[in-house]
Amino acid sequence: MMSSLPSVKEDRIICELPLYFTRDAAVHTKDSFNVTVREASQEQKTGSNVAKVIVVGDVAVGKTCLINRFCKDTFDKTYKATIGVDFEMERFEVLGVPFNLQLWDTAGQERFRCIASTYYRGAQAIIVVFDLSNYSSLDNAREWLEDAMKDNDPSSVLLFLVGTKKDLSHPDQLAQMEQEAIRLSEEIRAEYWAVSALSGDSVRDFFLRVASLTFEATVLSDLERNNSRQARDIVKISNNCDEDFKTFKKRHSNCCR
Ligand SMILES: Nc1nc2c(ncn2[C@@H]2O[C@H](COP(=O)(O)OP(=O)(O)OP(=O)(O)O)[C@@H](O)[C@H]2O)c(=O)[nH]1
Repeated sequence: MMSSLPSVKEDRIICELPLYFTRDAAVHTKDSFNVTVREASQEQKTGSNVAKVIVVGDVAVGKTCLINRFCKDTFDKTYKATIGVDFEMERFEVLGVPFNLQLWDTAGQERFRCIASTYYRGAQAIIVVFDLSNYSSLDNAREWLEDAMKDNDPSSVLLFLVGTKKDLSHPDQLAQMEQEAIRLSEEIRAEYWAVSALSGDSVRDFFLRVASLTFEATVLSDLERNNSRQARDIVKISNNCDEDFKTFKKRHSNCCR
């Protein structure tokens, strides 16, 4: 598989997650596949392939901590309310193509909601965050989504429902919350993830999944529309990845969920 990858300037590898793999696959492919998403090299950081991702949810559910865990690998126990919006840019190289994720961290506090909502427009992905140890934050998730969707095209925006603070929940409570969350995610057609910014559990896999899917929905479909050779190469490589994954999954059928 490696030989068919486009030549890419070596850089610090941050992910071994092949494109288009499911969430379960991402969990199980870490040691088995070659790199498809890398941190972009310095000269590629000016690339114009950008996806806007907005992060919404109740006050103090952990939106800022989630983003900071991924972008800075830090965690702050002290709560500092986001005022309006914050912004982080994360740069990738996906199968040789530079790609940037703009992560918009919006305020959960009611008094800032109006300011934050002015930044919702033009999102390629919406991440609705709730706290796995707080039922009302899941109850409110639908309202956050409806709000965030108002200025966006429902047919093209990618949706993610993310439960944070997995480390805090008692196993029984967690199981019950997850059942509810999965039901909601199916209803709103969002992909569901459970993470912990404190321990880092699943945070990186989640954002790399967001990067893969938004890359596919934005850059790759543009390349395909222009019938570019690069798009054909990328599709070919992902198909190979898919085959390799099927073989891998067969071999590891006992450990895959
Ligand atoms: N135990 C635990 N605490 C967390 C986790 N994520 C966030 N927290 C804590 O939850 C509190 C709120 O986190 P923030 O990330 O600031 O919440 P927010 O959603 O950005 O809040 P607003 O800016 O007000 O909307 C902080 O005290 C964090 O330390 C987690 O995964 N586990």
